[in-house]
Order: sequence, then structure tokens, then C-alpha cells
Amino acid sequence: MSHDLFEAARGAMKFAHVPYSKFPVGAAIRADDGKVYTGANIENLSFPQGWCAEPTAIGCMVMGGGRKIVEMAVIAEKLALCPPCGGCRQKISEFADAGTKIYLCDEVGVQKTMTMAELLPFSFETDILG
Ligand SMILES: O=c1ccn([C@H]2C[C@H](O)[C@@H](CO)O2)c(=O)[nH]1
Ligand SMILES: [Zn+2]
Repeated sequence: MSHDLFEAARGAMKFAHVPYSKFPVGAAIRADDGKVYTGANIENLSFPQGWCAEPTAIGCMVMGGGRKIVEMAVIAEKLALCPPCGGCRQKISEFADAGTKIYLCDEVGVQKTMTMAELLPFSFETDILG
């Protein structure tokens, strides 16, 4: 992974709106259009209604014209890693392939590299929905 994706995720984390969890997360996607799209987690007073950094980045990618995740970085503060939650794994999977790499970072750098298939094994598949 080139350093720019890590820096983009770290920069995005600064935009996190986390008055409740105080757990800022940043995400950065390198998309098939060559652009980097970023996101942070955004919470609100009705705690379950907040959302993660990953869907913020995915929404930016889709609205910016990107259609595929080439690689993705996720970063959390305080030397904690943020493995994408279950819901995020499904959301990322929609725009990724089995081999797409997801980099789990802390403030220092990439601490763990995982593929989509490792993050979401035996994932939901059907030919009924097309
Ligand atoms: O994959 C994840 C998991 C958690 N969070 C956020 C949600 C919440 O704002 C905070 C604590 O759970 O971390 C993310 O952004 N991404
Ligand atoms: Zn999540």
C-alpha cells in the first residue's frame, strides 16, 4: 500500500463526530477511478443511529463516480485497531473482490493486512436476486 492511503485515512479520522464513544475512526478507499475517497464515523444522540467510517467513505466513492474498491485503509486512534464491524464487512464486500486488501492501521502505520475473504468468509451469496 502506498503511504498516501494511510495518510488519507488518518486525515479523515480528524473529521470524526464522536461525542458519545470518543472513538474516532477514519477510512480511505482507493477506487477503480484512481481517486481516493475518505470517511469518518458520525454519531448522534440516538446512539444506534450513528454510522461507521467505512460507509461514509463508500458513500463518497459512489457519489464521486467510483464503482470498485481497489484497496482500503481503516484507522483508529489510541493505538487501537478497528477491524471493520460485521455490517461494514458486508458493505465493503458489495464493492470489493475476494482478494481486495483492507489495511488495519493505527496512528503509527499499517498493523495488519487482510483480504475481503478473510474478513467475510462464507459470505451471503444467491443467484435469486441477480
Ligand atoms: O467498523 C467500524 C466499527 C466501529 N466504528 C465506529 C462506530 C462508533 O462510532 C465507534 C465505536 O464503536 O466506532 C467504525 O467507524 N467502524
Ligand atoms: Zn462498521
